[in-house]
Amino acid sequence: MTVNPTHTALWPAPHASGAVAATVHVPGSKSVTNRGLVLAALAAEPGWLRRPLRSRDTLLMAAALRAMGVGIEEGVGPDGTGEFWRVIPSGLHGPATVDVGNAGTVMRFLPPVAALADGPIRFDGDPRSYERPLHGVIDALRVLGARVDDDSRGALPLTVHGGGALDGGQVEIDASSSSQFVSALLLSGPRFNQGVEVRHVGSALPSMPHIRMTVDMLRSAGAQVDTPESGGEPNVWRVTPGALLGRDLTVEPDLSNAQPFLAAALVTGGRVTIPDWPTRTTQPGDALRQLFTEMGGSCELTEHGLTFTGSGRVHGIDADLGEVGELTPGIAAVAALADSPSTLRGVAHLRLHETDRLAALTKEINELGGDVTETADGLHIRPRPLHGGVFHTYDDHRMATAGAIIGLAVPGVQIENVATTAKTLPDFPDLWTGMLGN
Ligand SMILES: O=C(O)C1=C[C@@H](OP(=O)(O)O)[C@@H](O)[C@H](O)C1
Ligand SMILES: C=C(OP(=O)(O)O)C(=O)O
Repeated sequence: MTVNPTHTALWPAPHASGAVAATVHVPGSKSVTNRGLVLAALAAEPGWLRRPLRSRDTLLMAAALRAMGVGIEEGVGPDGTGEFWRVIPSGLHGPATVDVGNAGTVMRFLPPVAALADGPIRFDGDPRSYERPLHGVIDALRVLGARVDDDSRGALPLTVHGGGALDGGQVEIDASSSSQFVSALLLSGPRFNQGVEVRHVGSALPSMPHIRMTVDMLRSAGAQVDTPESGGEPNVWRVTPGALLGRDLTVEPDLSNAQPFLAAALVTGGRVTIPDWPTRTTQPGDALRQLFTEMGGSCELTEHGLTFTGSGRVHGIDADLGEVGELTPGIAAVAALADSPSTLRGVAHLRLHETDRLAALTKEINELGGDVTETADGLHIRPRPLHGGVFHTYDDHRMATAGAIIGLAVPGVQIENVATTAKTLPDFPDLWTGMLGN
């Protein structure tokens, strides 16, 4: 958790003078866009992604696939259908270089794709990407028949020496530090000669909705996937080898990025509508309907989208967020403004996210006068009157949006490097001020 001295620009977080009342169009899901790109690149025919997210993480994914020879054409559809990407798969070629930035989806989903290329693919990224766990993917690829040079660190930077094909087969991994290890192996699994069987061994697997998203999207692309939920063994996923279909996929709004806007309704006692909220989804952000209702609001899902209404009161919560870890910074921000304490559990793995999120939230909320302590697997938050000050973001998009939530209720909060929201939500400052009617 280091403060990057090149990112010291301060953004005065707008303070809400009253209840917000707004409709906010939230851009597409990072997780769906990057899975959609990978599956389209591995398909046997061209496909479409409509309303893809265009952010740092997804542009890095697109650039990486292009570097390996995949065609990705960008365009704008007829009235109201928004932007689209047309993905034209081809043979995957090396040598090529991939910049993963600090995108977990890029650094984990692409090494298995690179193993199918016909030459070396070099992976590098932001300094933080060197610290994020990758051993589950690297070790598994070796077991499945790939050659990977990683200077024995089990992390980035590394080179995957693609051999044009991969045997595949059975592999055991400990994915307790990131569900993305499992998703990564499953996504490329249909293209391995023997498919893949992934068995998770180790303590609790986080972010299960994201694994369900992977399975759901694989099945929609024609893959056969056996899962614990479809009658298989616990912690075992099996993908049968076979061709993937090119899909015409419309990307759902990013429900985790809807969080700060819903939080704005909650903490100001206002009302926010998010159009196009899906009635059925694997996105973890859908859990906000329940979590934020418990914290003091109410919501209604209609044909206009999700409308969330704050009651004017904000309550603390005792919640295991292991399945929905990426919601933790936003929930912690709301919890710091509540009328009772909160305990957030099941999220030890957040110490290895974009930054050590448990340490960062503790430090930044406490520097505004809060009383947060880290526990072994989460946070204990005792609300206290907060004051203004600088909220550091540690190159973490969700720290920036968490600080903005606090700024709505606390005058004088300044967010350092709000531009880091470009990782998944480049328009955040404009959407935020637009919501407030400025
Ligand atoms: O597969 C995905 O799209 C994601 C899985 C989760 O990762 P972890 O399981 O590493 O927490 C989540 O936190 C991340 O934002 C996106
Ligand atoms: C953990 C996150 O991202 P990544 O995909 O880089 O793991 C996140 O978006 O909260």
